[in-house]
Amino acid sequence: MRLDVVTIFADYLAPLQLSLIGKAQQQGLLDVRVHDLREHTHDRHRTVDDTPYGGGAGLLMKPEPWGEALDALLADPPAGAREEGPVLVVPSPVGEVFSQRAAVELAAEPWLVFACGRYEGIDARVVEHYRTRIRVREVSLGDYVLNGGEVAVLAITEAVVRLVPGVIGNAASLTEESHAPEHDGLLEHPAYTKPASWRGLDVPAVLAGGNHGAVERWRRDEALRRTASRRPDVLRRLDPARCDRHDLAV
Ligand SMILES: N#Cc1c(-c2ccc3cc[nH]c3c2)n[nH]c1N
Repeated sequence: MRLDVVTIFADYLAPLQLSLIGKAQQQGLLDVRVHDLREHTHDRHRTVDDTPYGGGAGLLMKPEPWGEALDALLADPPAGAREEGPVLVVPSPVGEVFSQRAAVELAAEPWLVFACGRYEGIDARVVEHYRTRIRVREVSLGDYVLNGGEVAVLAITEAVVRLVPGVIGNAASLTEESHAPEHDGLLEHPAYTKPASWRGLDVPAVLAGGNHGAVERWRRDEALRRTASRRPDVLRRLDPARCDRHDLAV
């Protein structure tokens, strides 16, 4: 998988060289390239922003540098890129709320390009223009406001890259996590390790009883109970036929 990130704060993306994502690059599973948007300006001050038409507080990112930067990437596709080009992922407060389903979809792509906005965002014509050429997904981390797209790119990249075959050593663990499609997107059940008793709190006996069927039923029950309690919106999406706990009010 090739990831291109366009930003004015390249240092923000330094964590992509660490840990799991850094190792995936060393293994050749991932090729991450960070590009400075200011390389695509041509004035003395390397200007990337200007005042918004119609007035309003703050500044917007100008379309020209973005057009030049993204055109340069599209002109030099990586080996294995799809005919239709990359998915352009634009972190934005007005985007679809990022989800595990979106992570799974993006993990199936050979090439992702991230456009990190700053200031009050990017001139709307950039997304409008590139929607005519490639697939564009405006994505939000959630209903709160950040100062730019870089933090979102770090989160989205981690969620996506960990799903790429070979990146996580024990792929089986991916199917046992909260929001995993294999578990209907439910929240994960409580988990315990040794000691069996800690500060007067005991591990549920069923987990140490050796009855794997009973353990699986307990875990499913706990996942349903926890999801009903904390994320009824997730439970409502569950096919009723798969909601084994009919006592859960949703
Ligand atoms: N993703 C996401 C975001 C943002 C965000 C993204 C990009 C820019 C560019 C300027 N300000 C931004 C805020 N705020 N809240 C989220 N969940």
